[in-house]
Amino acid sequence: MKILLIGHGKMGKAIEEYAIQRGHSLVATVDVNDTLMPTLAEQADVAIEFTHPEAAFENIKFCLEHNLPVLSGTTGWLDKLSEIEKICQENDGTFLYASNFSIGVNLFFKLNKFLAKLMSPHDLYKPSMVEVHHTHKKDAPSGTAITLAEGVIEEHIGYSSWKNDSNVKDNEVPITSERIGEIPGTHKITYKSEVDQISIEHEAYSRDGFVQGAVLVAEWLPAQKGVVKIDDFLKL
Ligand SMILES: NC(=O)c1ccc[n+]([C@@H]2O[C@H](COP(=O)([O-])OP(=O)(O)OC[C@H]3O[C@@H](n4cnc5c(N)ncnc54)[C@H](O)[C@@H]3O)[C@@H](O)[C@H]2O)c1
Ligand SMILES: O=C(O)C1=N[C@H](C(=O)O)CCC1
Repeated sequence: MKILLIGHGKMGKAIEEYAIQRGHSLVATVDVNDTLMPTLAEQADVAIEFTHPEAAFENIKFCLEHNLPVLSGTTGWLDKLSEIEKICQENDGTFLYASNFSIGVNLFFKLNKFLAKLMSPHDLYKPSMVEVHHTHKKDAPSGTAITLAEGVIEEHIGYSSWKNDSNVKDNEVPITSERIGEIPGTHKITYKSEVDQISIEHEAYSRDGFVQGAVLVAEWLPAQKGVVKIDDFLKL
């Protein structure tokens, strides 16, 4: 498979290495000082985009307007997601966004929803979330934390929004973001009462899970149509 790799930072470089290991080739790597040229899109089967919150929208739009299936793992640009989904439909394209490409985290998303549903009738237990990442991370809260909070809001009658603060209103899920050293990504959700607490936690040991997931999804994506989800790929 021929990949157009957009973003050649920590994720881009690791994806390049893993994609080559799996027998794929790169049409080009495009970073901040490069230009996305239509000829690059013409030569590729799929684009993988891991860049910056300010850059994702234009990069994805370019791919969709040039008939190239694209997956993006860039976080921090969700306010423009619905616009991209519209552009995807208008161009009869293929697009997938996932806040986290690790299989473990996507299973954890399901566990989170199950727990939220279970806790919904028990308002003595108040949920809160802590996410910990490396100090280079540009966005807070993490995209994964937002997906987890959305999962709680979907399943728990007591919650309708989230806030990146520990000081919240009754109907808000509090998210605390910590930035420490080189931590790849840890997410913990706790339901606390006066007498006890229940926690679930996912800890990534490295970026390998994100990288492997992104390449496997990229292999599957060209045969799909429209706005697709990682759940479709994982059959979750
Ligand atoms: N979904 C996931 O599984 C997952 C996993 C890890 C990281 N991420 C997200 O992916 C993004 C990138 O993470 P990273 O750790 O590789 O960051 P990074 O800062 O190491 O790399 C980002 C790269 O994008 C480049 N870039 C910036 N603007 C660009 C543009 N307009 N066009 C092309 N390239 C551009 C930067 O120069 C840099 O090389 C972040 O948003 C992060 O939160 C998602
Ligand atoms: O390293 C990052 O940056 C990560 N970003 C994603 C997020 O915001 O959830 C996934 C975990 C790693």
